[in-house]
Amino acid sequence: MLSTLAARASTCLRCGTSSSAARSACFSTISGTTRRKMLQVGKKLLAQPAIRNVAVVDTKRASAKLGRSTWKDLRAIFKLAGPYKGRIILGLSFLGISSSVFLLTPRTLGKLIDEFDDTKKQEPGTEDATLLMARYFKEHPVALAGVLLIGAAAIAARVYCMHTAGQLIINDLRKKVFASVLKQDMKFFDKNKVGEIVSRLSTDALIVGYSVSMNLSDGARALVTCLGSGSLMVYTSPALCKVMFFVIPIMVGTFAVFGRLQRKYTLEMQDAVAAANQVATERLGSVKTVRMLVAEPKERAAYGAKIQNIWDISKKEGAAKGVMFGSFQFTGYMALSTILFYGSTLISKGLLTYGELSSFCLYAVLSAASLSNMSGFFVEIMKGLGASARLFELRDQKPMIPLVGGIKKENVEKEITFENVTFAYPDRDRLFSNISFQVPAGKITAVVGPSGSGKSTIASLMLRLYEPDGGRILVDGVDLKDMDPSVWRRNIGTVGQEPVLFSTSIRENIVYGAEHPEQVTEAQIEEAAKQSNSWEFLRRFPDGLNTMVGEHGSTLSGGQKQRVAIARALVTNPRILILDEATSALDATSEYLVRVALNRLLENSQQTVLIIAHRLSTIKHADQIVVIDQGTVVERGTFDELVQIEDGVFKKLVEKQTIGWNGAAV
Ligand SMILES: Nc1ncnc2c1ncn2[C@@H]1O[C@H](COP(=O)(O)OP(=O)(O)OP(=O)(O)O)[C@@H](O)[C@H]1O
Repeated sequence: MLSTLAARASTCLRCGTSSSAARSACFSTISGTTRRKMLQVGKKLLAQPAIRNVAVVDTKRASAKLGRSTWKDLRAIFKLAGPYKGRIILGLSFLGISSSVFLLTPRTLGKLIDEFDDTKKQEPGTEDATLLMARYFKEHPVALAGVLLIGAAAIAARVYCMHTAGQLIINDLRKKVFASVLKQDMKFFDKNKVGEIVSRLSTDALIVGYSVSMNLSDGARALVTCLGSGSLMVYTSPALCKVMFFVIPIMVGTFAVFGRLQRKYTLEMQDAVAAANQVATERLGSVKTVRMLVAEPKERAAYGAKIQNIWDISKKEGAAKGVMFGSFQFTGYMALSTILFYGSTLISKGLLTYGELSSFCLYAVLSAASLSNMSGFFVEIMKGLGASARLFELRDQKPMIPLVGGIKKENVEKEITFENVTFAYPDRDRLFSNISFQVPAGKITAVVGPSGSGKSTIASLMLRLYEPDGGRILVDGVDLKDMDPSVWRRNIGTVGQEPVLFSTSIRENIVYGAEHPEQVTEAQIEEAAKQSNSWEFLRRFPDGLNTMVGEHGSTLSGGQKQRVAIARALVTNPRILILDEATSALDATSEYLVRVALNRLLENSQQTVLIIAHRLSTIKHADQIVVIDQGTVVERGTFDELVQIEDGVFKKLVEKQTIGWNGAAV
């Protein structure tokens, strides 16, 4: 019986909530490679040593030890409960009611038993409150049921208050961590695994929330019950308490050893589950590629290996739990047998009544269960600390590039200047050593260069997704670093190499980048769709603009996706356009129509355009072509000027493509 109650205190290690909780609740348009990287959200990330202020969150767990810093963390997790302290205090008040009822009941029942024994009648004048209650209950048994019902209702109210407080804390934590992750720099996403972060958001937030709500209430209940029943045991029979002196150290020792093991395996289990989630998120997110590459068996094996990991830990966890509960059972029954054996001898000597022995046994059961719950409380708090460490790191991470703040510059009047820009991606060699060029306002500038030379990176730098390591990017003489990034980006329409659509309707996708999507008129959407040459195919869809596009726009063709992405970039009539291979997925006719539309747009609105192009035929009419190679600008001029340069990089690129086209034509 003792051990059964002790076992109740076990924790749901899989979902990681507190003991009883576990039982009861058991860019839009970013271009080039950057776009690819972002698209792989749920794909790329991790913790390698930070270089150049790269924010890396160490998502590996280490078991928390109660050191000085842990007390600080402990305060930090209890601070989360601050906004809901009213609810928590109410829950704890209900705990006071239920504990009083259930602590006094065994003693009252003991007295009730003795009331039926005429030889054990208490001397008049020596009655205590419990005896008076026992006598009342003897006459009115329904009243006993009523008192027990009040206790049960108080438990229900406590559980409701603490459960909902826990959920509110979890919601807060998830929202804060998500908001913090969302504003991190691109470098952060280059380094951390999104799938794992999502797992932290779901699992770790749950653990932390419950550790300061349900677990707090369970711990308080255990403490009150342990102290109360311990005192009442001493009060009921000091002689029988001697037995407990042998039992308590054995039980506490068992908890200490196996509780620690349990914590270790729980943390290992959460890591293993996060790793499995990461694989599932990444692979299912790219299921088309998996299918095309016939990689299902490989993926099954990769996921299987992660599940095997979980299984290996689970076996150790199960063994530790088994031995712990076995020990409780043994110790509990030994203690109970000894109490009954020794108690009977005391009864035979007239030193104890049957009622007192019964009360004592009930208090022994209560104190054993509460001891077990208290150990569970510490296990949960340690788990909460372990989980909170990662979440707090994510929550408190400060991005190097803020989302807002700075000079609100909305347009480029004269030019955007790259001035001696140097740049390297984290853990990579320097990509740009000294890039300098101008993008004149209202003109078309094309950036060309061999694959991997950094064309898309120019766009990323212009959008301030990354910051130069050296040199400056100036907009009409104002350093991009001093400008408000959101205001700046909102004025740039970007169409990336791989258009990214969200799994919603075409209409929602088109207005996605607008500051106030609800204010975009039907006429504006239609106009953008026409300009991007999407209108023709959109009209033929039965649901038109309301057609749902599936995950990442999977129900549209590549060219259709590209055109919807162009419509999205045009709908807000941005002052700057970045087109990264924007017409690469269009057939010759569509490409021509888009170009005509874009040219018309340029003539009308004097937009500043940066085209990153591979197909050199598409940039014949650019006002300026910037050729980059080996980390620097090697040539600049118009198409006709550049093809004149003997042995020039541009000329060679054009020649190569001409041969390519000829080859393709053969
Ligand atoms: N997020 C990133 N982290 C690390 N390296 C990156 C990242 N993005 C791009 N790179 C690397 O930087 C280099 C330049 O990439 P970028 O996409 O700018 O080239 P590109 O000229 O646009 O190439 P392509 O014409 O093939 O699209 C490449 O070597 C690429 O591997």
